[in-house]
Amino acid sequence: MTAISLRNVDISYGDTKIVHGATFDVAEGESFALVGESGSGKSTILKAIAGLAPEWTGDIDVLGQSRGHGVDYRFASRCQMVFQDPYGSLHPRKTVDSVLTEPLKIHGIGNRDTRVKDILNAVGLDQRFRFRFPHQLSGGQRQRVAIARALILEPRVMLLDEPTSALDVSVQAEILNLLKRLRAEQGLTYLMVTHNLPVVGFMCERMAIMNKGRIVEIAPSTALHDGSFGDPYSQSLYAASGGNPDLKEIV
Ligand SMILES: Nc1ncnc2c1ncn2[C@@H]1O[C@H](COP(=O)(O)OP(=O)(O)OP(=O)(O)O)[C@@H](O)[C@H]1O
Repeated sequence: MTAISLRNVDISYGDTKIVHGATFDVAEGESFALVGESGSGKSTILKAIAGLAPEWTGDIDVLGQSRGHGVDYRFASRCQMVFQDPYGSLHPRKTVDSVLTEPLKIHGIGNRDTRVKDILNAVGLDQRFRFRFPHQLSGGQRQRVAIARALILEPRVMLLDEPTSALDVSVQAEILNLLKRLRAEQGLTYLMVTHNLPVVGFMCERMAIMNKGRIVEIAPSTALHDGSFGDPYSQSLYAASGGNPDLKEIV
């Protein structure tokens, strides 16, 4: 089954069209990257899928259901987003426990105590962090909380917006390994924005390369080994990354 399908999606902020005709499919269980320079519209695509960029046209389907405009609670339990900045994305005056319990309350899900304990275990956070506030956690711990918050509703699809780029290099590797393990354990589908080609090689099967709001090529991540990209822009992005990125660098 197709987890995410975009057909001719245009996305605008006011009068400015940011994304032009985005079309791609992500299979269920696949990990797919959106890559390209800063400002090329990668995050904007994730936001439109998540309902955070209201001005779009075209078709967005998630798990076989057409995505409407705006917030959709039923949709939230199937598809969740993790943001780049774990400092900004967690409310400063809410404990980890309340951050994790809130989505369960909103969706009327019981057995909350067990679910919170289990999700902390799943993301590798000790139970003693449960009643702490974000400022009492490291950047990596905060990102684990953000991942736990996304996973607590047991979604099938995760939208990951540069989930490690705000973190120290050693912590980046920990979080990438965590995301990789969770995907394997739970059969999740990932759509991931990154500007880091080694991360694509480590995490993803395929990538769409974006330039100025347009997808110029969809390539398997094996192209990172030999540079076999078809589009000149993709080739220049690959060359600028130093070619054949050393995937061991991040693990
Ligand atoms: N809320 C907004 N209002 C107006 N313009 C926006 C808004 N958010 C993003 N943009 C513009 O949309 C364009 C694409 O931004 P987007 O964040 O999607 O790029 P990106 O490829 O994800 O880059 P980055 O890697 O820097 O996040 C940029 O020119 C940006 O200035």
